[in-house]
Amino acid sequence: MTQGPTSLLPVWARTTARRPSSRRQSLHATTAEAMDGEGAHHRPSPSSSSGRPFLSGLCAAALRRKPISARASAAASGEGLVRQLGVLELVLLGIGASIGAGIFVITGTVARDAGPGVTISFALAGAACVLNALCYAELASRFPAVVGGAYLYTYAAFNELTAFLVFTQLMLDYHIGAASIARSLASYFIQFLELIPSVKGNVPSWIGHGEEFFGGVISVNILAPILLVILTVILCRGVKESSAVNTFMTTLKIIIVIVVVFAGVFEVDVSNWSPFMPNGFKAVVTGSTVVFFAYVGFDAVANSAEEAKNPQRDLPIGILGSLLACVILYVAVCLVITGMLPYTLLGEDAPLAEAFSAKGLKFVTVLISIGAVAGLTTTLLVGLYVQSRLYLGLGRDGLLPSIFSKVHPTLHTPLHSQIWVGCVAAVLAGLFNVHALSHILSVGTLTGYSVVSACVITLRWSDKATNSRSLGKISIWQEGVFCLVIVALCGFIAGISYRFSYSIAFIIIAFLIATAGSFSLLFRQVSAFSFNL
Ligand SMILES: NC(=[NH2+])NCCC[C@H](N)C(=O)O
Repeated sequence: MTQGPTSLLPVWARTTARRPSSRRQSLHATTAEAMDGEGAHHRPSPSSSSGRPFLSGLCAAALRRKPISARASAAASGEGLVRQLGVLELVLLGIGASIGAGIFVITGTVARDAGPGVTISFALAGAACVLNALCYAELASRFPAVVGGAYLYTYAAFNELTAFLVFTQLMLDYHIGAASIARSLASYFIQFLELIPSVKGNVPSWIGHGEEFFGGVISVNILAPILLVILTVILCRGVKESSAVNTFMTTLKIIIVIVVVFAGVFEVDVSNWSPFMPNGFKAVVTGSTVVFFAYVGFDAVANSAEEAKNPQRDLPIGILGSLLACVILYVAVCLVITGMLPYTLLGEDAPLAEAFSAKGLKFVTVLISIGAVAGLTTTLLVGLYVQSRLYLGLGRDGLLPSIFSKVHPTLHTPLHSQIWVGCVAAVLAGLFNVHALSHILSVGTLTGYSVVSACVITLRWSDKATNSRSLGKISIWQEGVFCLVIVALCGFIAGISYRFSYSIAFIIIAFLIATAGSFSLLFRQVSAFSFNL
């Protein structure tokens, strides 16, 4: 694939005058049939670009949308990746990305405040994620055959600039996440090693726990990069190989969680569940914003669009199936753990393990440690996989150097992208203590999830409103965004008012305005639809 030199420039520095990549050309060839409604307004016109002032050319480049039709997507699928993942592998991919340290740690942190109500926190966060998963499922079956996930959907629904910003947010999340998880994994391995009496206390800290230099700015750790190299090699060898490792590890951790639940059921004392919400519903709702982290990961499935055997059917099943499995497992674990011990006695760092050792069930404690290691390994493995596919998507679109768009002819993996993401994570994990940064992890994911939900509305809107006229001076597209921003703001104000116990009137007003905003969105869509008929 050849690419014009301008493709190396950042998105804001390119104008419509650049030479398109071959993929762009093929996409543009299908433009007439695929470009929908408002998209036509953003399409750069080659003839007008030459005389166009620099600034408007720049804006046009940033505001163009990617035209994708089912046919264009299908045509693009033969470019190197191979379709090897069945529905079970996709569900396990989603579960592998989701069940990590969250369930083993966050449960205790939240339960200390929300009490047994942490179960409701998990159910609430799960319900919110189901709505998101439905959005991902709809888009995954709409664009079933091209890699890119949230980035691709944003590019198709909004524009290049927004898509690029979503990509940067996701990358911040994934790069820091990979380094942070690799360091936790390294610490776990050293803890396991130190179970051997002769090894205990003799492992230098630069091997696994991290040796600090320059006042803690640098923290050297050798094992984390080694683990990352091993996982990168597995990922480079092929999607079948990496999926096999993920399937094995994920099945292991699911079995462990089920064993933990069954072992704990016999230790439950129902009196520990009363009161169920000792600090009220507010603590439960606040807790649900924290436990949201434990569900993050189901979206990984959307990134295997080009490697799924039957993407249109299997991707939605993979996304929703993995999320529902997590909801069931998490709620069961919460019920059991809060029934085993009074919530005030649950540990913050390793609540599950501590609850079982308090009951004298040492073997379950060991199982939990194995489950945690398997969990961290699969979240890391799938995270690296997703990153490489995102880089591949941007490389193909010319938003990143074309080297990222290359797929190895025999291994059928995006080798350069995969090695790059492995190297970035290895350098971060080997030299810095990124745990402090890991608190911002959910930001990238939340951005991705919010934008994907907005994509669903925008795309449905432009499907049906192609011929309808806009109100006044603003375009239909702007009307939609305006309504969405109003609804989001009202949700935010209602949340803040509830959290800080402001007058109930604020919540009611915010709710009414949000309802009006949602209805006007719906009304415009329905009326546009009947108009078109
Ligand atoms: N993209 C991410 N931030 N992934 C982190 C996944 C965390 C995972 N749900 C856990 O509980 O450990």
